[in-house]
This record gives sequence, C-alpha cells and structure tokens, in this order.
Amino acid sequence: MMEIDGLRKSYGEKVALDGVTFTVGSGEMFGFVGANGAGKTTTMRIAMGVLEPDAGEVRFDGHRLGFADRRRFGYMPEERGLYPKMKIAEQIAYFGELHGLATAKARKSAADWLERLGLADRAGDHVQDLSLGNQQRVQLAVALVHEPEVLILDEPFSGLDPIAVDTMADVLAERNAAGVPVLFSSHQLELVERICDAVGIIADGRMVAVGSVGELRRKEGRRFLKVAVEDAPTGWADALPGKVVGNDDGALLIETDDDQAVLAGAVKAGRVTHFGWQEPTLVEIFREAVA
Ligand SMILES: Nc1ncnc2c1ncn2[C@@H]1O[C@H](COP(=O)(O)OP(=O)(O)OP(=O)(O)O)[C@@H](O)[C@H]1O
Repeated sequence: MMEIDGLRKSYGEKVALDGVTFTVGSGEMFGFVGANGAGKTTTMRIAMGVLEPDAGEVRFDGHRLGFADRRRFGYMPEERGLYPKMKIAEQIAYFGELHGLATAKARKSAADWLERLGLADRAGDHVQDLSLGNQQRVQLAVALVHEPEVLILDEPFSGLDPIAVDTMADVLAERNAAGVPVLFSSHQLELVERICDAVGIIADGRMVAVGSVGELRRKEGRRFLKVAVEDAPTGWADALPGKVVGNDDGALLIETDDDQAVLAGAVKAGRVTHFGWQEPTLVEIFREAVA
C-alpha cells in the first residue's frame, strides 16, 4: 500500500499542494483527476522523489519511502523523457539496467514488452521515428521493464487511439492483478470511471473527494429518477414530492426522496414506459466536487 500523507508544496508564493492525503492499496487502480494546475503532477513527482515536499511524506508498506524503494517503482513522467536517437529495444533495456536488472534479463524483458505492446517489429527503430502514440507505448515499457512494485503514471492515456487505450488499460489491470498499486492521472473521466477501483479528485491543491465511483456517487453526486409516461398531461409531475430538473429524450428527470409517491403519480398520469434511478456520471460528480 502506498500512502500519500499531508503533502504540502509551494513554488514561491504559489501554493501547489495544501495537505494532500490519500492511499493506493495493493492491486488497486487509482485514478487521479483534477483541472489543469490542480496539483496532480506535483503530487506524483513528490511520490517519485523527483521533488521534495515542504511538509508531509509518502510511505510504502508502512515505511517512509527512500531511494532504494523508488528504484522498484515504475514511472511515466509528464515530460516523458525518452532518448530520441536511441533504438527502442536498447533504450528499454538500458532503463531496466538502471533499475538494477542484469543485462541479459533487461534485454529479455525489453523484448517481451515490445512483443506485448505490439512493437516487436520496431525494436531496431529510433524513438524519434515512431508516432507519438507508439512513443508512449515505449514509455510504458520503460516504466514496466524492471517489474516494478508500484506504478505511477502521469497521463498515460493522453493522445492514444482507442486500441492503444485498451492495450494500456489491459496491461495496467494485469499489473493490478499481480498486486501492484497503480496511480495514474487523467482528464479522460469516462475511462477513469470504467477502469478504476478508486478515484481521487483534487482541486487547488486539496483533495475534495476520494473513494470508489460508487462511494462518490452516494456522497457527492445527485441522482435523479428518470420517468417516462406515455400520453400524460403536461405538468403531471408538478404536484409530486420532488423537483423536475430536466428532460431526457421525453422522460422527466426528477430529484426526489420519495420514489414511491412519484411512481404512484406516474401510474395515475398514464402508461409508464420507463421508471428508474439515473446515477450521476463521474463527469457530473467531478463538476459538483470542484464547483
Ligand atoms: N516548477 C514550477 N514552478 C512554479 N509553479 C509551478 C511549477 N510546477 C507547477 N507549478 C504550479 O503548481 C500548480 C500545480 O501544478 P501541477 O503541474 O502539479 O498541476 P496538474 O494538476 O498536474 O496540471 P495539468 O493537468 O495541467 O498537468 C500550478 O498552479 C502550476 O502552475
């Protein structure tokens, strides 16, 4: 388990992190979301030891992280950082050796990851000759080559085509299944909602919501009853307990505490063709949490 505990960080006058706390459990996929400049990259850089916090600490399995621990982490930095003129297989193996793998093992692992990520036929190409999406796959291989115990990835999905997104998501889920905690940032909230066990929402350097999507729905989101009634008179729901907040393709969206009263009113008004709760999406939860 990785614990981010009370991180504070300022750049001059600018307070970037104002007490950031959350945990990423073993085998957990944690999606870190927030507006531009909210503090995601700063948090992840501190977790990787690239930046020192002004206060707070990061722990792994109960102890404060040191250099040796971080060698066993896999990291995809926001600024990426591949060598453009180095051949990709050599480059991945080189990073493997930097993380302590013996040369033969590093080469074997590099070849295996290139195969897994669909880049085996590009092994001898220079990084600069790959498309940006393929460079990102190489960056993922660099993060994974030494079989890291924790993965920290800054916007790993940005700029990928849908097939590459699926490959990346599958690889991360496999690492999760092997017990690896995965922390990644993203602006792709539908993807985060689909693949993450837990989500943390940061705004202006503070965590404004943390939990599973289900927990966030219960705590942060508003849910609505979606009710469609054929041939109902206009305004049929006006006298019912609750508030009509919208119309979705002919169905009313009603905010209410009394679904049974709304159902009884709907049945009285006409033929009910749809009746059910509409849960808020992560996009809606996000908008409410950062508002
Ligand atoms: N080296 C720096 N010097 C000064 N200010 C910085 C520096 N790095 C980040 N900041 C500021 O700190 C705040 C947090 O930035 P950070 O990069 O952590 O946000 P982010 O959530 O990763 O944003 P994005 O989604 O745009 O990548 C921002 O206001 C940013 O301008």
